[in-house]
Amino acid sequence: MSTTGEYDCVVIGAGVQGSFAAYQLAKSNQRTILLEQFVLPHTRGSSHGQTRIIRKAYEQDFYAHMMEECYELWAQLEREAGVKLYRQTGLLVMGPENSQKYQQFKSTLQRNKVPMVTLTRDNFSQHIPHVNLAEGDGAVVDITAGILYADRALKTVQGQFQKLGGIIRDKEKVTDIEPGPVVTVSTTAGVYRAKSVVITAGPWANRLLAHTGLQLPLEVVRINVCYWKEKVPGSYDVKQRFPSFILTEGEESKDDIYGLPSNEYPGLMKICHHMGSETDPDQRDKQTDRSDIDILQRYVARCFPGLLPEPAVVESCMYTLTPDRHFVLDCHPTYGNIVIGAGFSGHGFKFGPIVGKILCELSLGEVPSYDLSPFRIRRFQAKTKSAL
Ligand SMILES: Cc1cc2nc3c(=O)[nH]c(=O)nc-3n(C[C@H](O)[C@H](O)[C@H](O)COP(=O)(O)OP(=O)(O)OC[C@H]3O[C@@H](n4cnc5c(N)ncnc54)[C@H](O)[C@@H]3O)c2cc1C
Ligand SMILES: O=C(O)[C@@H]1CCCC=N1
Repeated sequence: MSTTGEYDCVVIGAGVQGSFAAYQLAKSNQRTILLEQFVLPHTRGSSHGQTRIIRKAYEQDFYAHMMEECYELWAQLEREAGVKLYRQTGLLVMGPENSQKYQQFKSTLQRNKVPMVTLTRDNFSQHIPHVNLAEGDGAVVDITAGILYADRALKTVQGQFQKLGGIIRDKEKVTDIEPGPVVTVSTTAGVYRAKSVVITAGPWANRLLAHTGLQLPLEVVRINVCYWKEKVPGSYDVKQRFPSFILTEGEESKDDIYGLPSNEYPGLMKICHHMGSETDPDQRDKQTDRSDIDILQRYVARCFPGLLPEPAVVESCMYTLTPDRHFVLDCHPTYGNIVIGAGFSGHGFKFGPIVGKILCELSLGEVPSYDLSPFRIRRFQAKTKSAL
């Protein structure tokens, strides 16, 4: 059966960003439909899994600044829906004391007056047992950081959107977008017309953007999500107040390694490498490169003596990377009523509520609440190709 409809806005992609954009649009009294290619919930994009880190510890002030409001929006959603989405764990940031990156994390926390504790080599193991701090590394804790219950958050925001009258159509893949003052969106099940369209298609962003004559410099990589077994159950448990962590640079890799305390799978701690191997999003499971796992095994053996250095569980997820690792939050350069949220580069979940708000503002033609210059498409210049 074919469906047609007229809406104020069509949002394409029901990951964390599209779901929050749709929710914000419905809150602004916009007749909104959210289209998703797979049956919800699914594990084939970037927003699945039980947990994500939330933090203000960043190298850049603009992220720390956005997170101020974002924490409030998460708490607002928790109150509205009566569910718990955030748990404070603190975030331990470790890295070479003299490196620019580690110092930037530290100074962003200080400048933004984020409650923090600096650990010395002498008191480190008293506060953080069962972790070896590498020679020359510094350690600082962002006290306000924690974990978000990701799957639950997605279900909650989609539920709140529906309560506001929003419509979700899953198992409905968008096959064409015809730009114009009224945009026509065709799917495997019907045709929709709307004053504006928000594209939040995660790893499939460029597939959708091709219909609008635009290609962004995005790279999709598969991440092996590794869980490591505690030798003594409870050693790294969230209930023992073990923190989440980021290592900004280590002996094993120039890219971050990060971890979350044992929580979703009892006795298993999640530790991942913040980089993976390129993949086609429709062929994710054909990408079998394990070099990230090799890096992690060496790291776990060196720094987490209480974990078995062989992952007990490996799941899959994808990052959509921009060259500078900053998001794309902008209107289409030719069609102002097509709004794009893309390239969340493996750190976008925590920003969901604020990304949703910004995409809603762009879609309504309002002045965005934040300076979007780090996120504008024009920063790519020569790298942005016309697909026409
Ligand atoms: C292993 C891992 C760990 C991470 N850790 C953190 C963390 O600790 N903290 C943090 O803040 N962030 C983290 N991230 C990043 C964060 O999860 C992502 O930035 C975020 O989920 C991206 O959401 P999205 O909505 O852009 O993409 P997605 O979740 O992929 O959503 C896009 C949706 O669009 C749909 N779609 C695509 N094409 C079509 C079409 N043609 N028609 C209809 N629907 C379509 C897809 O099916 C998909 O559901 C992590 C990511 C991974 C993979
Ligand atoms: O966004 C996050 O907090 C995590 C941890 C650091 C690397 C990427 N994702």
